[in-house]
Amino acid sequence: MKNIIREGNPILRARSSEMTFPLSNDDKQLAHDLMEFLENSQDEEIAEKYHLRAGVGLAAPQLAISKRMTAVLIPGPEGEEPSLKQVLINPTILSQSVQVAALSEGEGCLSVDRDVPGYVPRADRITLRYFDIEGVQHKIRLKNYEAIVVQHEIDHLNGILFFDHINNDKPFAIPNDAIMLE
Ligand SMILES: O=CN(O)CCNC(=O)c1cccc(Cl)c1Cl
Ligand code: NI
Repeated sequence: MKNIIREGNPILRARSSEMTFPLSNDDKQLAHDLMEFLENSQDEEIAEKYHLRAGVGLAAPQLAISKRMTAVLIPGPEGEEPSLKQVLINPTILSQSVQVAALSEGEGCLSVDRDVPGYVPRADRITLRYFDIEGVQHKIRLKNYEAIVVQHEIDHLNGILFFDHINNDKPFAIPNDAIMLE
């Protein structure tokens, strides 16, 4: 299984580099590796066999590759298609809601080997621009859990980790009109 770097490695705190098209074969392999890791981590048997923590997103810097590429794989309802399965290259948040949302369970990160309790306030809705591995530009709107996961991943491309957003004095303080997602 791919080696995921942990906090303390400066790559996780760097701004990663824009990618150029056409992608090299290595970069296409990287896109595949990111998505494959997520699929494996969500497969009970494989995750068990390789002791993988499940992930719904993975960013290239977590594999020590400082490039602006991330994969997201958000399962849909049992036995249905994923609600979001995409490799995002040079993703940019074009606009975002004032409305704040946070996961009631907080967030976790494969590059952070510890629980960091607290709410991670993020935009509830985003308009995202990204390029796919063929270099085709897409603009999509995401909300709630999908928007939260994509923001967690884009943070990785900018050297930000989820706990940077947690209020250290009052980790469970959150705007009273924030949407709390189960
Ligand atoms: O950057 C990706 N990871 O670190 C993979 C492991 N974490 C998750 O899957 C995860 C867990 C909870 C909330 C969010 Cl938003 C995410 Cl993303
Ligand atoms: Ni992470």
